[in-house]
Amino acid sequence: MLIIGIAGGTGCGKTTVVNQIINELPNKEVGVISQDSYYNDLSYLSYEERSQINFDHPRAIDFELLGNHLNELKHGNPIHQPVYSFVNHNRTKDTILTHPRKVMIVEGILIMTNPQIREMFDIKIFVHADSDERLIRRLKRDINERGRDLDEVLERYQKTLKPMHNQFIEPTKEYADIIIPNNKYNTVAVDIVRSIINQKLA
Ligand SMILES: Nc1ncnc2c1ncn2[C@@H]1O[C@H](COP(=O)(O)OP(=O)(O)O)[C@@H](O)[C@H]1O
Ligand SMILES: O=c1ccn([C@@H]2O[C@H](COP(=O)(O)O)[C@@H](O)[C@H]2O)c(=O)[nH]1
Repeated sequence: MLIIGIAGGTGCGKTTVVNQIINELPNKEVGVISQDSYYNDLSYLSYEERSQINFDHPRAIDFELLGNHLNELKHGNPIHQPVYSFVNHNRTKDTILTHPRKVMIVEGILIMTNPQIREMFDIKIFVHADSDERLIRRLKRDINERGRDLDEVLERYQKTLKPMHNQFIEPTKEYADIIIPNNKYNTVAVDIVRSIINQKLA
């Protein structure tokens, strides 16, 4: 199994790049794991308490479960990937049965901050977009898709997103084998990653 880690700040375009990569690849051969599925289970907190959580700090992620799941997949076993609700700031009761594939892509803002998880990646990719571009995309996405309003996104950006990005996420760029510039759609970089995957599948 080839495991590809794709990191980068919120709004840099990780999900979009992953979708572009897997588009046109046989879906029985390539699987995706999202770090967002592994936010800690916060069911013991009220909605108000959950909304105060710093979701951009590595301790917000259940890396133990993510590591166990990646190991299971490596050993050929299926896993039950949790499903996360951004609207409720919590895991749902649902899971997705995820089967091992020849290539597994793991994407998320913090996946390269954890040494054990980082070591599991055969290829490490960092998607870069400038912070103003990321903020604009985040604003649009969170208002349209994640039930947030302008003030909420901007307050979170100033209080946690920006400092956490600088402290934890941006430094992981140094671990990357490939950095994808993504201020604009980057079809060349996507084609290169897809051809690496195709070599593995051949
Ligand atoms: N290169 C790009 N140019 C313009 N908009 C983009 C680009 N990549 C992604 N987007 C848009 O930005 C938003 C955030 O992208 P997404 O892939 O969800 O980022 P991430 O997963 O890194 O948080 C989405 O609405 C997406 O359509
Ligand atoms: O309950 C939550 C959990 C996370 N977030 C924010 O999501 C982003 C990470 O997702 P991307 O798709 O990579 O942008 C992170 O910056 C958290 O602040 C949230 O808003 N609510």
